[in-house]
Amino acid sequence: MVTSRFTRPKGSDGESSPNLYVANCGPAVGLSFDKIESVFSTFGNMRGVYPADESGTRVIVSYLEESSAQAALKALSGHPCKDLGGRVLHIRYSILRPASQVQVNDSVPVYLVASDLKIPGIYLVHDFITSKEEEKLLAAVDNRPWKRLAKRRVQHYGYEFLYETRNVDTKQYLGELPSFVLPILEKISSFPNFVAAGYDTLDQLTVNEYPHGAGLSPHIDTHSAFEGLIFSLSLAGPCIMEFRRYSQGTWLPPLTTSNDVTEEDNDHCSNFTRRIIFLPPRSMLLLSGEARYAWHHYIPHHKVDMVGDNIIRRNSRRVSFTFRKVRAGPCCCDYPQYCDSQR
Ligand SMILES: O=C(O)CCC(=O)C(=O)O
Ligand SMILES: [Fe+2]
Repeated sequence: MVTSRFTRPKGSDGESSPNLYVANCGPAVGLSFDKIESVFSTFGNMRGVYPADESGTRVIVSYLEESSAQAALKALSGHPCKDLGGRVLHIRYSILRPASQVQVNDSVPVYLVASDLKIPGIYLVHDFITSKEEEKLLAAVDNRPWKRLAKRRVQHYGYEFLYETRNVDTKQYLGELPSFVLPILEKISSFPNFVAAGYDTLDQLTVNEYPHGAGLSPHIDTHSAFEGLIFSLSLAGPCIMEFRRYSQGTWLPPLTTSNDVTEEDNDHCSNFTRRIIFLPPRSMLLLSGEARYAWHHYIPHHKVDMVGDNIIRRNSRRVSFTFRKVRAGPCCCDYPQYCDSQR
């Protein structure tokens, strides 16, 4: 992912510079870098336009001359810009960070195929369902009540999932999974790597609805809560999912976050291996074995994702159906450092 060497100035004015930090502008609000460059280049010769961060709504406009930046700031900041869709741009001078402060984290490729991740136990099936089936599933959950969390909405079936303890309330059986997911369960039972041995039916479903750009904190689904296979169906919009293997065992954000990610909370522990996959709508992800027990999964809080050279804009929402089986006894997995049953 992109980490710019230019930052937002801390003070109210910022010192004059040939580089501008422009907010409310970028591919996530429908303005391509070419379009932005065509407008800003009327004020002088440009070095280029770059993403300021991963939001897709903030860019750095870099000129050869300071005077060009001054002219552009004066003309374009704070009022609607008719050549840029009437948007009101918020522009300040930008400063160049010393190279030593630039995070070198933009070299992780985003894979389309699970086997490229080289994480044992991850499988991704594209087009697991048809667009018609997707529409039906979305209509079905939109007819049911949502529970609002800080940054997304959820529905639970089978058993309630408690975000405070990251576990299920096994005493509160909510009944069988709803009939609208039966065709999905049917297909899952013929999943290429569905190992039936000792594994009955999936009995817990969490439906997550992420609004545009929302993500999910890095986490491992609690070992003691769920068995070893986790199926997650993506609907309505794409996202990327990052997998992290922390060298010091588990790392968890504070328990009150409902797994709602904040930009600050995800880099406290920098000692981890990262792999990233693109999840298109209608794809089914299976986490099993090492992938399920030892790797954190994480959906970054982005409005756009860079997939190779392509800028993929997140949709107005993404809805996922996560199917799991509630565990009856303690977990005896081979990864005790990540296992709440074995700590
Ligand atoms: O939205 C997703 O695909 C993943 C959801 C998830 O990880 C969870 O509910 O534990
Ligand atoms: Fe999860």
